[in-house]
Amino acid sequence: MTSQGNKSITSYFEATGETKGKERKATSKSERMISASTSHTSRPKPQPKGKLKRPISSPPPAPASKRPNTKATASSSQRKHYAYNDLPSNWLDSTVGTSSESDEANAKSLLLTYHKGDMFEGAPTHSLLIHACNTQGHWGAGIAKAFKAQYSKAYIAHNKFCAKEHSKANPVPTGTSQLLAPVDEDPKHWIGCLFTSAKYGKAKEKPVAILQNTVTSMKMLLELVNMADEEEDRVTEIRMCKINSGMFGVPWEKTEEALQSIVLQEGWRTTIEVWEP
Ligand SMILES: Nc1ncnc2c1ncn2[C@@H]1O[C@H](COP(=O)(O)OP(=O)(O)OC[C@H]2O[C@H](OP(=O)(O)O)[C@H](O)[C@@H]2O)[C@@H](O)[C@H]1O
Repeated sequence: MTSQGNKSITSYFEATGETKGKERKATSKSERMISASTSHTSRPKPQPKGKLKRPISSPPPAPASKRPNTKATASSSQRKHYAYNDLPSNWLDSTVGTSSESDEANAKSLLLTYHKGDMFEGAPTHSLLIHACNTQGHWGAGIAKAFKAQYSKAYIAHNKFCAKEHSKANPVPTGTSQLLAPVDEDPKHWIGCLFTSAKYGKAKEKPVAILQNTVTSMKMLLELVNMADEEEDRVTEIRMCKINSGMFGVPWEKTEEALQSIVLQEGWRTTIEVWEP
């Protein structure tokens, strides 16, 4: 698969109309293809001068009162998970940095490396596995269903966050993310939930909204991973499926462009492995 990251990055916001996402059967372990892992990388071509997005300075550290309790605890019910409410409410605004020629020249974007195979198979301990979520706490189909089957305690924590600590009147905001710490016995993996659409199925959001939410939720997830770096079982490598490209019906190339428009901040991880069956 070749990257189309060379186009001007604004193109991904031109909605291409609703594309019909095929209903996908959940991948069960036996169904999953396991094939040799091949990888190539995609990085957007350097943009002409003056066209780069305004670089963003590293966000101010969360105020002391907001710093999460980073002590890893054994039991899942006490284990600290991370989400938008661990960050100052104006977090995104505070990430607008000063623009200067040198900064722009140094602006770094995510390196996406591609691999064939099942993203769960062989994922090292404390890897972060990322998927796109609705904000209802519903992992009912697609890769979400596989996550629910494999990480039942993480699903309980996710559902509690979305459906009990939030409500229809006070939903989890789209464009945010949740970082679930490893709470299931084996394998010990972190789970990254990108809230790219409030609803799912026919009520899912339009591609342009899903893509905007993808940018801000990934930025937030990278910051939450940075915050969790003090944990004893800190994130090792980061894996992701081709988010939004199935049930959410957004062509992967659009999501790829959106992800590569993110200007990385100091302390953020820079590489994400994209796994495709
Ligand atoms: N083992 C595996 N390893 C690697 N890649 C794998 C894989 N298994 C499948 N894929 C691929 O991973 C991509 C995403 O495909 P998906 O349709 O699942 O997710 P999406 O991001 O489009 O949509 C999210 C909504 O769908 C869900 O379902 P519900 O809403 O619960 O009904 C959620 O809850 C959300 O709401 C597709 O390319 C699949 O080929």
